[in-house]
Amino acid sequence: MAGLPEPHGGVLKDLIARDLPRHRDLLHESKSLPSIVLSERQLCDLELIMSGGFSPLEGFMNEADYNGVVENVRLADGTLFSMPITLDVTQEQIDESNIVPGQRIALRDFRDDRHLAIITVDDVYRPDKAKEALEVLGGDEEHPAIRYLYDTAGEFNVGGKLEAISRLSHYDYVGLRYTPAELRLHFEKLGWSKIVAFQTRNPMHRAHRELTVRAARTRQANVLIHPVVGLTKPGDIDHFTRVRVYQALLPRYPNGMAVLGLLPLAMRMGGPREAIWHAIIRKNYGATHFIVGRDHAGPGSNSKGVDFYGPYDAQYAVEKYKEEIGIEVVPFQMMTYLPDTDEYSPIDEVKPGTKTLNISGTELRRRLRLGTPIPEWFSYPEVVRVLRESHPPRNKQGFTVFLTGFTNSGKDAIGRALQMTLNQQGGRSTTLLLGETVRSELSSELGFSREDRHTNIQRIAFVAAELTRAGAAVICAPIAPFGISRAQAKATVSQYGSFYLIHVATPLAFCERTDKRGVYKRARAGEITGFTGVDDPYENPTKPDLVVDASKQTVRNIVHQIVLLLESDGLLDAL
Ligand SMILES: Nc1ncnc2c1ncn2[C@@H]1O[C@H](COP(=O)(O)OS(=O)(=O)O)[C@@H](OP(=O)(O)O)[C@H]1O
Repeated sequence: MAGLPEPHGGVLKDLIARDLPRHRDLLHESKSLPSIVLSERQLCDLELIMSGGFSPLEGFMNEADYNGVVENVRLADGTLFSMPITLDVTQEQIDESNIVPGQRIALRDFRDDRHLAIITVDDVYRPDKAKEALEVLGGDEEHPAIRYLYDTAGEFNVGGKLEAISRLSHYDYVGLRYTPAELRLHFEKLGWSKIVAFQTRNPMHRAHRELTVRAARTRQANVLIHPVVGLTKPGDIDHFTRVRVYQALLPRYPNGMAVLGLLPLAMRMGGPREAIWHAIIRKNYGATHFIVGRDHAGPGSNSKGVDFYGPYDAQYAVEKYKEEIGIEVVPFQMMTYLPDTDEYSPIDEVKPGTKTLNISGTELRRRLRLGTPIPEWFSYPEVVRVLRESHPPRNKQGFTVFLTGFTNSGKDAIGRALQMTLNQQGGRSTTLLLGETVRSELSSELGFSREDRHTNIQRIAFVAAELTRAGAAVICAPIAPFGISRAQAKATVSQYGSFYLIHVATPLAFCERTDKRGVYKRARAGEITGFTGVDDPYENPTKPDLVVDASKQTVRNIVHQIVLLLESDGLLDAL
């Protein structure tokens, strides 16, 4: 393939293509082998080993390669490689699957149980995690990949070469998931010989478009937008939204200048080591140039506000190994907007005194949350539209109002009236989960022991969370007598939207006196046992968002108080 760089180590290790002729035999054999079920991160690594993205690797690293990479940034044969690619296992897995040298083991996908590859075990070794943490990731115990190493990864690594049985199954953006061989072919077809690859785990805006075009212009090259869709930093915008953003941005490049391909990489956020790794991967995909920005693949700062890496550590690292990386690294400073000339410029090229504008990630999230304008100098309207769809403003977000209190405290009447009020306002569908309804529809087999009540509340929380996520207004009105159950419900729902705990603190005597259904009377008579307030406890909430009392306030008045609470958080702003 004239023009495109040689893969790292000289040969593209496309194991899928190599082993395709033996597919049936390998699949057949795998069925009689012990197996290891791979985690999400291991699957990402497997996919890139099998496709050749990690060439020259043909498997998970054995001890010699692992030690070489950790200590010297090199495989045992001397080839530059910066990230340990290891298959970690526990002692139980070793015992269960008889993981010993020479043994062949099937590697399975946890999502669908398919056999994807067979590993022939080279060795099983105990990695020096402290050394790996220090040498590869910088040693800060708060680093997410170091936490993974200590908290999630098994105590042992299994080294060995792979034979590929099947590609991983994907159901999203399948057409954009090029393997290195496919992308190389695509470049060849397009007649491209110089390609600047751009790595990203964030949405792209005008600054990124300017940066990539600038890099391409200075090198007379085309652009590969190569975002990571495997595992990125927790809290990142989900890849579904991001890919829609990239797709929206693509037509903003001069005709035919850029291609979008997705990379199923599990990032380690390893800064300098990761930058070298990223460049090697992009070389395998056929890129000739690779952009390394400020704080490339860095996880930001730790809880004390100390940065895990210096802003240009990654650029220094790729510079140090540039001969061996064999792909030209294009270092980039932050881009900033110059309003007077309506253009973007690397910050180090801005003349002193020139006016500049920036919108930080935090500020962008704030504007999305509030639905306030995002200027066109910052992003394109079509990109903003995609982001707004995934980050609706407060008045389109779902929420849960959780009423807790004694039977006949008025919580059901308040819930019903609140539902009417919200329905009148419109804009969201509203769900009312009364204690009684849930007991008959979801929890009919449960009784009223502490455990059963807890389970009941967690079921309510699960439903409320799912509905909140979908943008609904959810009103729950169980007794929910225990603090721990309410706290867990709050945690479950809060992942997706606001949760309001309203204590309907109507005194028990009032609830009992006005009880027309006669349940308290039956409880007092011993016909119902373990009845809340009679012979079962109710723990008053310690930090409710609102306390109301139906013996002193009307339902209308209480609903109004709740509406004001929701309004103060912007949830009821006119649509
Ligand atoms: N032993 C006992 N203790 C408490 N409540 C009892 C009991 N047996 C039946 N009931 C009736 O069941 C209704 C629903 O209770 P909850 O599911 O809200 O209770 S809990 O939150 O799970 O503790 C609840 O009605 P509402 O409060 O009107 O919803 C009770 O009247």
